[in-house]
Amino acid sequence: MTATIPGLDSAPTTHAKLLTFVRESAELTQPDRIEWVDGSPQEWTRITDLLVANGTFRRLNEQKKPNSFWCASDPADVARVEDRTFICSADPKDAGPTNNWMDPADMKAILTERFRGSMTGRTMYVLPYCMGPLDADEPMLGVEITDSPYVVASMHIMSRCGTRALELFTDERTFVPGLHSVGAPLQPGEQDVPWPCNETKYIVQFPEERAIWSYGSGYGGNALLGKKCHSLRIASVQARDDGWMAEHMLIAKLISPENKKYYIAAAFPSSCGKTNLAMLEPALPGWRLETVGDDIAWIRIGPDGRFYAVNPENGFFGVAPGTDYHTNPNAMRTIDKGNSIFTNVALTDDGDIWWEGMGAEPPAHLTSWKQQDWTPESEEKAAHPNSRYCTPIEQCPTRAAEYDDPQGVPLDAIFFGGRRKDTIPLITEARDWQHGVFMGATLSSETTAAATGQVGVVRRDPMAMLPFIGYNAGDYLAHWIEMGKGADAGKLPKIFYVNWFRRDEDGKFLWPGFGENIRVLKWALERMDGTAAAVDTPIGRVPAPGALDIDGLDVTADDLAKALAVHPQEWRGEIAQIEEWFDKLGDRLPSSLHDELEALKQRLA
Ligand SMILES: Nc1nc2c(ncn2[C@@H]2O[C@H](COP(=O)(O)OP(=O)(O)OP(=O)(O)O)[C@@H](O)[C@H]2O)c(=O)[nH]1
Ligand SMILES: O=C([O-])CC(=O)C(=O)O
Ligand SMILES: [Mn+2]
Repeated sequence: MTATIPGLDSAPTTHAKLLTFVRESAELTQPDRIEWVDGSPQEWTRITDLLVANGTFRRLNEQKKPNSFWCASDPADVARVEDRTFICSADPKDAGPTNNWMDPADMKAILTERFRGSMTGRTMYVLPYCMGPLDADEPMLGVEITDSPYVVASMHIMSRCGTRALELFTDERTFVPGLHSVGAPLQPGEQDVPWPCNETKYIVQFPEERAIWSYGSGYGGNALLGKKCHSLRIASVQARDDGWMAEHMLIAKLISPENKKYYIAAAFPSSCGKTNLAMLEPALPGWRLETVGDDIAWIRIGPDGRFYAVNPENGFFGVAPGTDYHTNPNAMRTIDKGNSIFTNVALTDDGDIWWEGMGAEPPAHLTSWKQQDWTPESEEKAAHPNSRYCTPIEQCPTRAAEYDDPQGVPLDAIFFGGRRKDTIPLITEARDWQHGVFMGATLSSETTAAATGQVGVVRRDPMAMLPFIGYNAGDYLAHWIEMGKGADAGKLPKIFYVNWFRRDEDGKFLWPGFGENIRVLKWALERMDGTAAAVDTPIGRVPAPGALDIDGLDVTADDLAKALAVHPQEWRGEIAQIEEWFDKLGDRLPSSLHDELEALKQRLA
C-alpha cells in the first residue's frame, strides 16, 4: 500500500536510517505524496506560491518588503506550549522536577495513534538540515518530516537545509529524527484552512533516542524542530554526555574604540532582550558590535582551554513588537531587505507590516493579526505580543564573519539577565565561576507572551533554560559546575547578571535600554581589563559611583542609583523564593550551590 505513495521510492539518498525513518513515517501518517526538500531558491518560490494560493500567506508589497510574506496563525496557536512539552526519558528522575514526563512507551503509544493517518490529504516534506556550519568536523544533522509548507519555508531561513545538508549524510553519520504534523488530515474533497492545527498538542523529546515528535501546532518554537527541540532540548542531553553546552544565548562581538575585540554570550529568557542585544547599535561613540547569533549558543572547550561558542542557526525568529529604527535598527535593516516571513503582525493597507512599538503614530487603518479591521481607536492590539519576523542572518548588516566559523568564537564573558521590575540591579559581577553559576541557577524573570499562560509572573528560569533543559535541572546545574573545572580557571568567561527592566514607583523603566546598554557592557569589559571600579555588595559587585559611563545620557543620578541599588529587604524576599526553588530542584542540585546560598544569607544577615 505504501509503495503507492508518490515520492517514497525516489529518495535522493541511500542513507539507511534516513530511508527507514521516511518509510515508517509515511506508513504511519499516510500522506498523499512525499517531497524531499532541496533548499533551493526555486523551491522557496514554489512553496511560498503554494502558501499564497492556500491563503496562508499574503505577499507583501515588493517595493517595501521584497519576496516577503504576511501570515496570520490560528488565534489558538501563537506561542510555545510549555504545559504540552514533554521530556520522555526512561527514568522520570532524568527528566527531573522541572519537565513534564511520561513513560516513553506510553507516549509513543499515544503519539502513534495521533499520527496515524494525520497527513492524509497532505504532502509530507522530508527536510534534511544541518545546525551550525556545514564544514564542521562533526556536522550536527537532523531531519524534520513535516506536513506544513509554512515550516518548510521557515526552515529555509532558519537552518542550512536541503541538498547541502543531505550531502553530509554519510553512512557513518547519524542525525536527529523529528516528526512533525499539524494534526489536521484532509478527507477527499475537504477544504483546507489557512492555518491547520489541532486543539491537542504534544511537543515531545525522547532524550535517549535523541528523537522529537511534535503534533498539533504550526507555531515556530513548537514546529521548527531544528530550533528549540533539537538545538536546545536534545542538544543539551548530547552536550551533557559529551562535555559541552547547549545554551539559550545570543553571541556577539564587541569592538572598543581602541580596537580591542571581545566576544560575549548572554542568556535571557524568551522575549527578554537577546535579539536586541545581539544586534545592538552602540550609543557610545567608537564602539562597534557584530552579531554572531541571537538565540542559541553551542559552547565547547577549545584546545587552548577557552570556551568557544557557535550559533547553530541561520536566521532570526525575532519578537516583532517593540522593534523599530530607534530600538533595534539592525533588525529593521535586516527585514527591509525582504526574503522574510512575518507571523501575527498587522498588515498595512499598502501591503507592508506594522506592530506596536513601530514608529510614533500607528497608521489610520490596518488589518490586525486576527484579520480584522483595526484603527488607533481599537481596543485590541494590532499585532500579537508574540508576533515574529523570520529573516536570514545573511542580511543582517552587523553579521560577524565568524558566524559561519565551525570553531566558534572564544567567549570573554557570559551575561545572565531577566525581566524584573524590582530587586535585581542593572548589573552585578560574579566573584568567580561558582558564584556566577549560582546567579544563573537562581535567575528569575517575569513570564512573557513567548509561551502560553499567564504573563508577568516571576519564576525561576535557570540560565534562561527552564523550558529547554532536556534532562534533570539539578544535573544541568552540576554540568555547569563541572564545565568550570574542565577549563583553565584563568580562561573561564567572567559572569555578570543584568536587568534592563527595573522600574520606578510609577512603572517607568529606570534605564533607557537598547543601544544604551553598551554602557553597561563597557563597564563589564573594563572590569575584566581591571580598569573599572566596583563596590562589593552581598549579592556581588556593582559599579562604583561614577564608574558607569553615562556621559551624554539623559538619566538622573537618582534613577541610576535606583537601577543599581541592592536592597537587603528585597533580597530577603528573594532568598525565600530561592530556597523554595532549591527545594524543588531536590537532591541532584550540586552542594556547591547550596554553599553559595548559605554564603549569600550570611552576607545579607
Ligand atoms: N525596556 C527595554 N526593553 C527591551 C530591551 N531589549 C529588548 N527589549 C524589548 O523586549 C522584547 C523582547 O526582546 P527580544 O530582543 O526580542 O527578546 P529575545 O530574548 O530575543 O526573545 P525570544 O526571541 O523570545 O527568545 C521586545 O519587545 C524588545 O523591544 C531593553 O534594553 N529595554
Ligand atoms: O521558540 C520560539 O517559539 C521563539 C523563541 O525564540 C522563544 O520562545 O524563546
Ligand atoms: Mn529573539
